Amino acid sequence: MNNILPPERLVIASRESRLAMWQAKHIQKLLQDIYPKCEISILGMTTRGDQILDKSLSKIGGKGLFIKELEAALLDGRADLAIHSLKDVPMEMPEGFALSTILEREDPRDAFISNRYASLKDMPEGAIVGTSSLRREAQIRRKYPHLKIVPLRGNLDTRLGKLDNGEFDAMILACAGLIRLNLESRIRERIDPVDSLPAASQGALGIEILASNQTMDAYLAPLKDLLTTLQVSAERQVSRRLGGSCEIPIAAYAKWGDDGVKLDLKALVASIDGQEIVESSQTMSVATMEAAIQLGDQVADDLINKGAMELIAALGK
Ligand SMILES: NCc1[nH]cc(CCC(=O)O)c1CC(=O)O
Repeated sequence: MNNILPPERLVIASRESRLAMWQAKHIQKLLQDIYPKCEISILGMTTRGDQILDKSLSKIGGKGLFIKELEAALLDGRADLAIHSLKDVPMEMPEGFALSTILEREDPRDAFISNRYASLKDMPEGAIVGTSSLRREAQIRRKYPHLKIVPLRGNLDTRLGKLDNGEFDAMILACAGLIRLNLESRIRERIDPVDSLPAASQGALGIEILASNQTMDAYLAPLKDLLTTLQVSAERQVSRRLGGSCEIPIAAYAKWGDDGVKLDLKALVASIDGQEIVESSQTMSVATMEAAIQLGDQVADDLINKGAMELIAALGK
């Protein structure tokens, strides 16, 4: 690092769920390896999104809910960096904050979890699938209209508890969270993105800092993963252009070709019953952030040309 002394003390702000804490400790370890003399601590915080468990996320105001308290800690200096599941971070950062660092991505796919069935296609008429994601709901209903979708909230342990006590026959969760918490053995099937296209930036972690804190950005530089950053930037651009939030069933997933040069971006917007769907897919050589954004824009333009905005308007959200 040019001309900057290594940090002496760093405070990481994190939500207090088991997954959030795992993520914070993961980043604490990575930073500790780079700055062995630094004193690194974690400030655990409860957010409004963690407190309100009886309503679906899309009804209580979406993504910002999980990050505002952490941003307050950055602002008043109680913390230097905040760790987020990138999927929960709004496309537009609030004034004064920056998404400094995107780390290497875990498995981006959705996971099928069940004690009774091996996959969605084995489930009989009326079987109950838990998910609180409109994106997952729309894609399941499109292919498996005979299944019953029931909303599901709470942290991972709460959710799995509801499966084990028989309230649900199956549920769809992100592979990434399960793998990180050593619950990989619960995954019955990693759902092919063709059947359930993932959410923009699912499986990636992001580090937020004050936009003015360039020293912190430099400290975090060794954690930045370029291939993931380009991938999720293309995905998030689609969401940004379509005004994406968890109130609309929208998916965007970019996959590198074997050459690591061409990026294939697929995205869709659907009605909640899965009956109407607008899809787009494009491949482009991507080596810079500008190219990643351009790919996202091209896919967004195509979706818009095919009627995505009308579909979103018809959701009445
Ligand atoms: N919507 C909640 C959420 N936010 C991040 C994850 C974990 C996966 C990730 O890091 O993308 C989850 C759980 C899930 O979708 O099952």
